[in-house]
Amino acid sequence: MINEQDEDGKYMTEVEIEDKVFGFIIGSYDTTATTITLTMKYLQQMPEYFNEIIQEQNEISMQMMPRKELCWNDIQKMRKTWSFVNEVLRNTPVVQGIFREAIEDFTYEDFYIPKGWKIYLSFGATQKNGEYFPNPTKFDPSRFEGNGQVPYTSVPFGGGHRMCPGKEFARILILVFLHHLLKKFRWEPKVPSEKILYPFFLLAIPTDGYPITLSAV
Ligand code: HEM
Repeated sequence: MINEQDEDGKYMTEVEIEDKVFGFIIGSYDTTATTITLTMKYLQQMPEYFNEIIQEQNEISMQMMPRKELCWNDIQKMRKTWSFVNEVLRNTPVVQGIFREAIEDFTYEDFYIPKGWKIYLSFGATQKNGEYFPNPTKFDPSRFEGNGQVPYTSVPFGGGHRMCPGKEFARILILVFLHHLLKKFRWEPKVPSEKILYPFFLLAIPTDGYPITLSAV
């Protein structure tokens, strides 16, 4: 970035570089870490799904033996675990929404949007649409099993040309982390009624940082 020049030969300022580094950290690390945190919080509150997912991970471990390291095919088998994460992200999208700019004038449901206006797409609202998610406030990971969902109805990674390019990488990070966590540890929250808020507008954050007591299995 220090050496990068634009078409006029101008270098980025320190503030522009800081802005990009900050963006990378929030966009890749914080989103993935927060998704793991939220998944742990939901799992801990739902023993029925917890047991199903432990079973899926145990079966994968058995099939891996004597191999110890996870490989691509093992990750593809983590269907229940990934459906659970998807339902967490539908209920509590880590990124609350995104902006788009209208590149031409258009009318949508009697609202006239002039070219150049910024439009906010709220993931929280989109993902609770009862037309696509019957009983939308019910936590139900089976919504993501089989053929999954209609495109653009559950959009925690955005959509279209600017959709998150790190989605598949994030999926691997989350599933590998959950596999090792569930095989080796159990946890209890220190603040059982902790809330999840969007204090900085963009990212979901448990108010106390989800402190836990961790114990080895
Ligand atoms: C669970 C984890 C993640 C979530 C929920 C997430 C979510 C998102 C969302 C909602 C967007 C905006 C998409 C849009 O405008 O349509 C985005 C963009 C982006 N994400 Fe992620 N992300 C995650 C992980 C990652 C990781 C691990 C990386 C990189 C290693 C990454 C890199 C990016 C980049 C570079 C963009 C900007 C793409 C562009 O503007 O063209 N993300 N992400």
